[in-house]
Amino acid sequence: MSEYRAGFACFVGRPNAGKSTLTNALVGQKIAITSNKPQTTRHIVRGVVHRPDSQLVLVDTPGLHRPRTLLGERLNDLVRETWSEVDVIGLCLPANEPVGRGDRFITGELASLKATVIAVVTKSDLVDKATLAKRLVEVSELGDFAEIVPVSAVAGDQIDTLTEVMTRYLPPSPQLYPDHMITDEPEHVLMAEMIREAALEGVREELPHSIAVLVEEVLPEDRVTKVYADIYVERPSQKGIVIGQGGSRLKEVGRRARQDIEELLGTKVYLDLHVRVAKDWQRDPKQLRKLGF
Ligand SMILES: Nc1nc2c(ncn2[C@@H]2O[C@H](COP(=O)(O)OP(=O)(O)OP(=O)(O)O)[C@@H](O)[C@H]2O)c(=O)[nH]1
Repeated sequence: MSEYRAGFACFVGRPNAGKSTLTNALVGQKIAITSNKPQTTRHIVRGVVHRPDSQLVLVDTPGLHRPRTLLGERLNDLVRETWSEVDVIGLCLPANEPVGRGDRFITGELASLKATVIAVVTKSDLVDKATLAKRLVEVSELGDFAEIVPVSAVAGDQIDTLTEVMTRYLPPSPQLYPDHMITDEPEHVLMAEMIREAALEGVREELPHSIAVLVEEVLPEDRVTKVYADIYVERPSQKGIVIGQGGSRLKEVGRRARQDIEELLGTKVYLDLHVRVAKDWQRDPKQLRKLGF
């Protein structure tokens, strides 16, 4: 058997290029939460493609965008950091749209990295052969790619080929994750998202981006898991909105979030929620760090 290879990869590309659908197709199933192992990377693992002689670990990156707040800048830094740490990058370019300025911008940003860049021409099922051929030529002129692979995640075309091509550029390495692990998105992040969702329910208009949630502590006990979390708002007036008349809203938020978390953990959950004001947390580096950005 050939030498065992393992490493990290991510898909990049403009919005709607088909990155998420492709990740799911490669991993072969909807991302499942199967493990609470500590993360071996700081990045969110979207899925692991296991093969007898390789392990391809797909990590997530938010898109690059024009930063308007400190949060935006941090996210861009995070994107660049991920790009500089993966072994293989799949640049997704939809077959049914001409190569554009956004694609040229991203290609330029990728050029200086050590990672191998593979151009992935997505959604091949949406075009005829002649159009696909034309697009492949355009893409070959766009940049200096290690390989160009047309795929259709929806039709399942060339998905195995893409996995093989990406794996070829991974370094020789021991196995990075246990055999059956598909994703290790940390549970406390998922719990925080569930609480945030519940807290925004019905008040999204009033508090669009002003809420952040931090899970402070998770204590598994015999029959119940205790979860302590803080809901951060930016202003005292927003605190009132989240808590509601006599605490009625917060109680409802807790009830909904607890149901979701019980489903996630498969145990009974005691959820302790506090609402705190962190003034302008989106613009404060210390607060941002605390909240995981
Ligand atoms: N016909 C077809 N549609 C696809 C294919 N892959 C993705 N799509 C569709 O294209 C749209 C965008 O796909 P996503 O996977 O969400 O794209 P994305 O790049 O992750 O998008 P952002 O999260 O906005 O960056 C969805 O409506 C998908 O169903 C494909 O292979 N064939």
